[in-house]
Amino acid sequence: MAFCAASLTAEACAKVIDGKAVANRIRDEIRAEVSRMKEAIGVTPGLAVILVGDRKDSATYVCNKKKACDSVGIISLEANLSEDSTEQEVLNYISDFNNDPSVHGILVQLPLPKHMNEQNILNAVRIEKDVNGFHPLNIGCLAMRGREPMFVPCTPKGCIELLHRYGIPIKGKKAVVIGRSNIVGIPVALLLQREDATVSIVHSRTINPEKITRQADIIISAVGQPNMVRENWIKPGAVIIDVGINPVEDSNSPRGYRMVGDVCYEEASIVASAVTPVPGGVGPMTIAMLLKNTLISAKRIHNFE
Ligand SMILES: NC(=O)C1=CN([C@@H]2O[C@H](COP(=O)(O)OP(=O)(O)OC[C@H]3O[C@@H](n4cnc5c(N)ncnc54)[C@H](OP(=O)(O)O)[C@@H]3O)[C@@H](O)[C@H]2O)C=CC1
Ligand SMILES: Nc1nc(=O)c2c([nH]1)NC[C@@H]1CN(c3ccc(C(=O)N[C@@H](CCC(=O)O)C(=O)O)cc3)C=[N+]21
Ligand SMILES: [Mg+2]
Repeated sequence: MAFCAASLTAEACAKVIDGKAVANRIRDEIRAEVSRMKEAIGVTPGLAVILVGDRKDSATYVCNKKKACDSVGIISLEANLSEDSTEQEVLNYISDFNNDPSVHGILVQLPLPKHMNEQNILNAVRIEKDVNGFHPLNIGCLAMRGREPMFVPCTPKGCIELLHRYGIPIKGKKAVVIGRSNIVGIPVALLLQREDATVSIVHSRTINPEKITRQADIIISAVGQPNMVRENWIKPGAVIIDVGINPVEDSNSPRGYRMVGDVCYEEASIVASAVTPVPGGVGPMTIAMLLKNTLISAKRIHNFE
């Protein structure tokens, strides 16, 4: 793990992009819309979450999503399957939720156990209920000009929403995305391109990635390496969105660990003009966008504007 210069004492100048505060405002907006819909047509949006296995982090995320649903009046259903359940059992749940009119969104928590084929399972979610936006048809539409995806994937949508709500211009800017996963790197790069940024993607095979990131007006990092992005990766005044959520040992924390991003926050907050913290940055936005997509789905299915 890269060591983050703790001795830096210069005054931080970057603006903190407060994802938690923005997410709370978005949740207020959603809560109001959910109740307006309930009163007007008697329909409550519903989200089904499928959790397979007993990974602690996944269980925590699912629990947070459930609480978030409660907080805005969205009904949440949960299917908990054991680690050794079969792919067919997961597919059966998906099929039930696909056909359940009270369910407007279906989310399969990733990662799935190794013996399951992730593609088969994600393909089985009805595209009209794919609030995560992981269906290949959906990513295909996102990549095509003149097409609109059914749902924009939550984390990428949260990143762009943060830039919008902070009035950070994207059009004509040079954006560099670090990471090329199906769930974050690729879709966020596609979204930036749709916003008329000039986009580069760097990944584990990129030679001298810091030379490329140093040209960026906007960096979005989704790698999974604590403190990888250092001061010399960042152009002075750049805007940094740190998607990474990485546990690092911390004997001072009651859990024995704490979460840090991909970006060395102390260094970024000196060089950059704005930066998202971890926690409190993109994470809460991901959940807010999941609620938003569930609301959008319910409105679309019931033809409610
Ligand atoms: N805040 C939120 O809501 C969310 C946070 N996350 C977090 O974001 C991070 C990324 O998640 P995810 O996209 O699923 O991760 P993946 O592991 O699926 O993808 C990681 C990407 O980073 C690239 N990469 C790995 N090491 C390096 C390196 N040293 N230099 C440059 N690129 C590198 C990989 O390259 P290659 O393709 O060559 O292997 C890959 O494209 C994780 O920390 C995860 O916990 C994820 C989802 C939501
Ligand atoms: N099908 C699927 N959809 C996902 O959206 C999905 C997934 N699988 N698998 C795992 C990743 C990870 N992810 C996060 C969501 C919220 C926070 C979050 O709320 N974080 C808080 C708290 C962090 C903490 O302290 O633990 C924060 O950053 O402030 C983090 C991570 C969604 N993912
Ligand atoms: Mg992954």
